[in-house]
Amino acid sequence: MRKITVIGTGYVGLVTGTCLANLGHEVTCVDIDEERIDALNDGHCPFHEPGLLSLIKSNLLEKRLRFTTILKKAVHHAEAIFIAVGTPENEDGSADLSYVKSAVQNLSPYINDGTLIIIKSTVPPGTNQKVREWMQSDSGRTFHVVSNPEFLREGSALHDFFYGDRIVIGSTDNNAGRFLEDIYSKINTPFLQTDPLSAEMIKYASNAFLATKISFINEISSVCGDLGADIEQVAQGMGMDSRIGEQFLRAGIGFGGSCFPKDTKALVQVAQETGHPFKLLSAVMDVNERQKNLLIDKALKRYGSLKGKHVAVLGLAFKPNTDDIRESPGISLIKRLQKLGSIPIAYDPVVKNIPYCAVNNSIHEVLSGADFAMICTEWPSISDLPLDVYENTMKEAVLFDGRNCYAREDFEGRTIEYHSVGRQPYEGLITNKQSIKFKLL
Ligand SMILES: NC(=O)c1ccc[n+]([C@@H]2O[C@H](COP(=O)([O-])OP(=O)(O)OC[C@H]3O[C@@H](n4cnc5c(N)ncnc54)[C@H](O)[C@@H]3O)[C@@H](O)[C@H]2O)c1
Ligand SMILES: O=c1ccn([C@@H]2O[C@H](COP(=O)(O)OP(=O)(O)O[C@H]3O[C@H](CO)[C@@H](O)[C@H](O)[C@H]3O)[C@@H](O)[C@H]2O)c(=O)[nH]1
Repeated sequence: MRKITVIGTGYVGLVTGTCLANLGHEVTCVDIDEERIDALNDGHCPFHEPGLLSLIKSNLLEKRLRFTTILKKAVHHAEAIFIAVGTPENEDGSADLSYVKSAVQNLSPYINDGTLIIIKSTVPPGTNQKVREWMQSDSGRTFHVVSNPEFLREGSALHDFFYGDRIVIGSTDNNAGRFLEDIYSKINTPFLQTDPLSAEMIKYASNAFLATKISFINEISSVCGDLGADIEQVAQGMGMDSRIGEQFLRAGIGFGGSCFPKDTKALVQVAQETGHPFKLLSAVMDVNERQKNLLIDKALKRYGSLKGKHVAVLGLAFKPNTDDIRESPGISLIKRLQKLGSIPIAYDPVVKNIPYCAVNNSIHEVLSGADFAMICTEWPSISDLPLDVYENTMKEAVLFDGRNCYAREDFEGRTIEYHSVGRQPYEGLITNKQSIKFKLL
């Protein structure tokens, strides 16, 4: 059992702190946001993450987990301090390290001799060295700085913590690395011990590669759509090759969230600074921007103008199982619809309030007044919605599906008009003609 402090109670800090407490450590989580700490102490989780709230509550009860805003108290006995504050993007796309800098400078007067400082936040290569300099200037005590990037995904964060693919430990000091291994020793995940620069780079390279895989399949989907091939079949066939793998081959309206958009931009900046323009990654970002406009471009082609159209926007979170709307493709779609003079109304099973447009709890009500619907997030309550609901609720059932929730065969005999990603549109049965037949647009 170790005495651990976690600085920052965002996704990464709260999940890390709670899971470490669950492994038996004594954990104190610190945040500068008083409201957040009060809410956590009252047993509320600040965001939607399956399983997290009950784990917080059980560890609070066992007194293995504490929340505070008082840094001195939290750091005083700590053997290891995890830094999990945000690293948002600067205007030029580079990572803003001001939260990391301020966090480590604030804690350095209070640390014990020999404390392990662990950088969990996603930071550019070279930050480990900077952290040592920022702390050195203020503190006469000895300490070790280890880079330990986080790979959890929102929506499956607990599973990813306990059953991750690897734990990367970047350290110049073998004992410090071993101390961190000991903290994680109850987790059966392989360790990769490396130097800090490589550890920092592994995080950016991993996110950039996954983002590249998504933009690649989205590019293939555009060609498929024009040719008449089916992207779902193509992705399945590609994924069966174990060298390619089936994950991250879901074509759609692009990647969002607080990581891929920010981290790809930051890596482009890092590469630029080393004198190596990362053309491939710049293209990945361009493709993603284009992809976010895909559904509206299809609707414009279909209707000519979207002015005055009532649009049901289904899904606001950047992906299912989270209430995070940071860089959500659904939000950028709403903003563009409004610029075009449309009237969007949204449904999401967990996001209930956004400043951009009305949100309704009932998917049926959202559909009933709409000229057409657009799927942005594949929550089960959206992706499993029977097609009858569209046919029976809407004046004219027209669906633009940005996450390919339905299979082609689902449409046999239906009157719904269906546009998806990388597949031919389906116009539905032509019911007003004497001979009933299918027609592909
Ligand atoms: N969100 C994810 O799924 C995820 C996954 C892996 C890595 N990361 C990386 O982890 C880092 C944190 O991400 P997040 O989504 O948890 O961030 P977040 O923005 O949700 O939360 C950061 C928290 O840190 C607090 N904070 C800021 N400065 C502080 C200080 N000086 N002392 C104490 N608390 C302070 C803020 O109040 C906030 O609550 C980022 O670098 C991110 O790129 C995020
Ligand atoms: O085949 C796919 C897979 C994902 N996405 C989109 O990509 C985005 C990101 O999805 P995901 O990776 O599941 O979510 P995040 O929680 O952002 O997790 C990523 O970003 C984290 C922060 O760095 C990392 O820790 C994780 O390993 C990395 O997967 C979402 O908008 C998804 O809709 C697709 O469009 N197609």
